[in-house]
Amino acid sequence: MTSNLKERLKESGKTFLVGIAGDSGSGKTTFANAIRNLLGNDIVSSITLDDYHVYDRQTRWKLNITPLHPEANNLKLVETHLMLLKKGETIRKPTYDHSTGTFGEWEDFTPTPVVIVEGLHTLYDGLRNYLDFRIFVDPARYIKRRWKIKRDVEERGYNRQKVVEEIIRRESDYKRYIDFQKIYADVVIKIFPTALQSVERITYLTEAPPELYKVRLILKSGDFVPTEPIKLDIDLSAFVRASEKDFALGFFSDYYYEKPASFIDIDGLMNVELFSTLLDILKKEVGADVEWKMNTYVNAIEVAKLLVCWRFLELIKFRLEAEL
Ligand SMILES: Nc1ncnc2c1ncn2[C@@H]1O[C@H](COP(=O)(O)OP(=O)(O)OP(=O)(O)O)[C@@H](O)[C@H]1O
Ligand SMILES: O=C(CO)[C@H](O)[C@H](O)COP(=O)(O)O
Repeated sequence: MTSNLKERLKESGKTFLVGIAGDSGSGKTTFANAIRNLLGNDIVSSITLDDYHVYDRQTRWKLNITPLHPEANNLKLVETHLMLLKKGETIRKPTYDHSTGTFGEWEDFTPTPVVIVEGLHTLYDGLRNYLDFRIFVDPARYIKRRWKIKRDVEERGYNRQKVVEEIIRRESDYKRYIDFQKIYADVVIKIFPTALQSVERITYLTEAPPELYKVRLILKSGDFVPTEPIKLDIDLSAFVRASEKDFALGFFSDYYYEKPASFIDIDGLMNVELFSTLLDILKKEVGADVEWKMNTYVNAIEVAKLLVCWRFLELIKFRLEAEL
């Protein structure tokens, strides 16, 4: 059997479904892209549950219903489609156009060995059992608001005031219908402002201050123990140089909604050499070159993306070896 994971995935004929849930503008696509970049477009494709909205934008406003309400989405059709995708079958799915707020033509979608399912309700009742790996992205409220306003105004061309009204209008539905899904995630990614006291020291010498975050990665022990863990053969001198910028890593174990979990806290900026050492290990596993854009220093979200990919590769290896 080849040790190249990409080849093994192709040969296996299996379809792995990765679910990424979280609020609108919470960074789901950002994390999906990390997995896609790592394994490549021939292995990874994605669908968004936005395509399964029942009402167009105008109708939602008229009915005073938000897209976060389960009834504003055709979750039954999503369930059928997940079942078919898991079997490797082509589906015919609706499409939703964010530039107009209306529906487009239905389209065929043929699964690749890994399919990422992004959406507000991906880990909802009836859907999550079809998924092999479940991720919930959970930025602090004000970070999420900032990201959504920026994205909706700059990339989608929406009116700023309308975006703010919509954010406020949605908050109760977020608590009711979206937030609880993290109970069922294998990985929860919490994103906060940096907690490093010396944030000024980090930023004052740089021309453009980097975006600093603290990420708490919660990894549930789950239903697999890596049979062949991806080993960390770390370059110690890179660790020493990592302290050139303020960077903190913390680990502890606890329960997360009844399940034992490992908590990893990442804060500040990791030295690119250390990050590259980690990335090289993953590249070796994947058996292909990976394009991962990096600046001189890598923030906690980038590190979290890499660790999420790491965990996912371990799961795939486990499943392929156990022939599950
Ligand atoms: N790591 C990050 N650093 C800085 N900004 C980010 C980061 N991740 C996301 N953002 C900002 O948030 C916006 C939304 O991110 P993204 O598209 O990944 O969210 P999403 O959850 O997929 O949103 P939606 O479901 O509404 O499409 C991005 O356009 C970007 O401006
Ligand atoms: O919560 C969202 C997920 O991205 C969107 O707001 C929802 O899909 C509706 O889209 P739009 O606001 O473009 O009408």
